[in-house]
Order: sequence, then structure tokens, then C-alpha cells
Amino acid sequence: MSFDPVVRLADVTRVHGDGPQAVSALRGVSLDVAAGELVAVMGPSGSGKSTLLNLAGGLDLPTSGSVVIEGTPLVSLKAADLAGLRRRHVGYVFQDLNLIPSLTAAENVMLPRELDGIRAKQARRDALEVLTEVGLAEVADRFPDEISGGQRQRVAIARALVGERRLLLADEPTGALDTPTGDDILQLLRARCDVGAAVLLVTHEPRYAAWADRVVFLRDGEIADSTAVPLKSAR
Ligand SMILES: Nc1ncnc2c1ncn2[C@@H]1O[C@H](COP(=O)(O)OP(=O)(O)OP(=O)(O)O)[C@@H](O)[C@H]1O
Repeated sequence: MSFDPVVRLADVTRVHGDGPQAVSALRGVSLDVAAGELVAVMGPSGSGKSTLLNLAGGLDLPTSGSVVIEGTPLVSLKAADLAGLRRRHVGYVFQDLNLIPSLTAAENVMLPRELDGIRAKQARRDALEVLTEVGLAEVADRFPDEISGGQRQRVAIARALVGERRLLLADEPTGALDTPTGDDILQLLRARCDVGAAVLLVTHEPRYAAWADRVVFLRDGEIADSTAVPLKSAR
């Protein structure tokens, strides 16, 4: 395992909009997330959590400062190379799940692999493996509207995990789920972390932050506090 961080944000700022409408969403944030580390990001609404996650995953670029994923500074990449790096290295779980309704669960999970040039047969094998890991093998061939909300959430997680991506970004992945389902999701993220992924998790719930190794608190676009989580037995 490498000791370099999987993702490094160095003195990152992000201003949304310009002129009088400009909003400084992040003001000089530096954060490393290492392989095997789960970092929870907490903070009030509007403090910059989603902006931080989008920058860490290369979905958005900083106004100043740098973001480096697996040793590659994102600013150096052409758009197509950035998209390729995201597909190979980064898994995202968003609040709105973004599942494609006309594709089955397995096809949704296969999609990022196929986009990366993996043959359909192999991509399906990979998809079924990860769907089994999240406990959904039996609904692999159903469409999103034929499964429950909790199952849809787990399909979205499976899509983020497929292909052994080392950087996982989750924005309130437990959303409106009930507590046992939310715990299952944290357990899945934690398990990936324990085999070498770096996970950045935005959550409002102290209960879920307890699964993290470290909790970073954002306030007004700055890191107000960063605390190691001492009690792993709380999980
Ligand atoms: N695309 C955008 N255009 C303009 N302003 C934006 C944009 N995205 C975010 N902002 C502003 O940047 C600030 C940080 O937003 P962000 O969504 O990162 O916060 P957050 O902590 O994730 O909030 P929440 O917990 O409500 O999701 C807010 O003031 C927000 O209004």
C-alpha cells in the first residue's frame, strides 16, 4: 500500500459565480485522504461540503489551489483524460441516485466499466460480483422502478464500487433510508476502506460519522476542526 494520499487538496478555493453574485464556497481548504482512511465531512448547510466533494472527485475544478488524485494533478489533464481518470479511480454516490431507469440494476452497474472499454461479458461479471457484495444478486435483472428505495441506494453504491476504484465519494449516501439500511451502507463503505480505498463521506449524522477515522468540520468554506475518531468500537 502506498503512503501517498489517494486524494490531496492543497489550499483549494472555489468561488461560484462572479461579480456581486460571487459566493466563496471554499476558502483555502487543505485535506489529504489516504488509502484505508474514511473521512467524514460535517458542517452546516451551505458550508461547502458538496463543493469539497465535487472538487475531490474532479467533477469541478478549483478557482485556486490544487487537487491531486493518485499522484495526478487534475489541472494538467485534458477533459477526456480527466473523464477517464474519474471513471477508473473515482466512485460517486449522490443524494439523487442518477440510476438510468431504462437499464436493469446490473446494466446500471456495468455501465462505467463498459464506458471504460471493458467487454460486456466481463463488465456483467464484475457487476454481478459487486451486486452480490451489496446483497442484491437476486434483483440484478430488475429495473430501478421494480425495486425498493433502499435497494436502489445499494445499486448506486454497487455502481460506485465496481472496478475496485480507490477513491469513493459519498454525499449523504444514507439519505432518507431507515437506520438499519443506513448502517448497511456504512458497513459497505467501511469494508472497501479496510481493503485500501479512500472514502470521503458527507453526513449530517453523528451516528454515521462514528464509522470514520477522522471527522472534518466545515464552516463558511473553511475547515473549522479536524478530529480523529477514537472509538471504533462504537460501530
Ligand atoms: N453552482 C453554484 N452556483 C452558485 N453558488 C453555489 C453553487 N453551488 C454551491 N453554491 C453556494 O456555495 C455554498 C456552498 O454550497 P455547498 O452545496 O457546497 O454546501 P453544503 O455544505 O454541501 O450544503 P448542504 O448541506 O445544504 O448540501 C453555498 O452558499 C451555496 O449556495
